[in-house]
Amino acid sequence: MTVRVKICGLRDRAGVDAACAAGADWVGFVFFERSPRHVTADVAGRLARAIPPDGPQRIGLFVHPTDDAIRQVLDHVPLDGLQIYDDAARAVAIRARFGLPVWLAAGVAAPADLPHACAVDGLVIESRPPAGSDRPGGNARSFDWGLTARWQAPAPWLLAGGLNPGNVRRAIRQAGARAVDVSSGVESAPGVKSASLIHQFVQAARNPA
Ligand SMILES: O=C(O)c1ccccc1N[C@@H]1O[C@H](COP(=O)(O)O)[C@@H](O)[C@H]1O
Repeated sequence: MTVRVKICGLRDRAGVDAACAAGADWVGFVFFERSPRHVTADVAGRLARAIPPDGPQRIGLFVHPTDDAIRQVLDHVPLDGLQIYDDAARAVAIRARFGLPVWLAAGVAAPADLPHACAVDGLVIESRPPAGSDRPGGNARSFDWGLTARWQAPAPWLLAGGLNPGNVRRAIRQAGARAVDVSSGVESAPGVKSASLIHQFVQAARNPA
């Protein structure tokens, strides 16, 4: 089984090139101003257009977005999918409105938090933000990976939250994940991606020991 990999929070050409060279399946652009990984539509548009057709798919990450906010980004950025932090009904409405695949993010801490129905295209299963955090993800925080091992997932899903090159193999094994998503764990400082860590992460995820 080949594990699929998303590298999220790219902000410059070096990060995009590193994700492409490492063979990532998806790259993510964060359109949430409070994030250290926030990019403007202008910058993301240039980066997204630099990705070759056989390169990773381009995912836009939005937190409680208005339709106008998504439209303004899509006017500048060629995206292949949307990662949404909002409730399920809003994610379904966004999917209908924009005609793009939508992944809904779900923060989990206990078995009851795992979704058992899904009306969008995928789920990003990640940790709950720590108390006081001003963002719902990208907090370098993991959850008990055993939670998903017994879960009957209602849709394709990615494991996220606190992953890094040193723990991703164990996380995949314990969680039973077939796709992983990372941001903080491949950075040398918040918002600064490391080409070396991106390479190590993809290698580790693709070669479970
Ligand atoms: O990366 C961010 O800053 C961010 C902001 C708001 C919502 C989600 C965000 N990132 C996503 O969170 C998970 C886990 O990230 P990490 O690896 O723990 O840093 C991942 O899906 C990121 O795309």
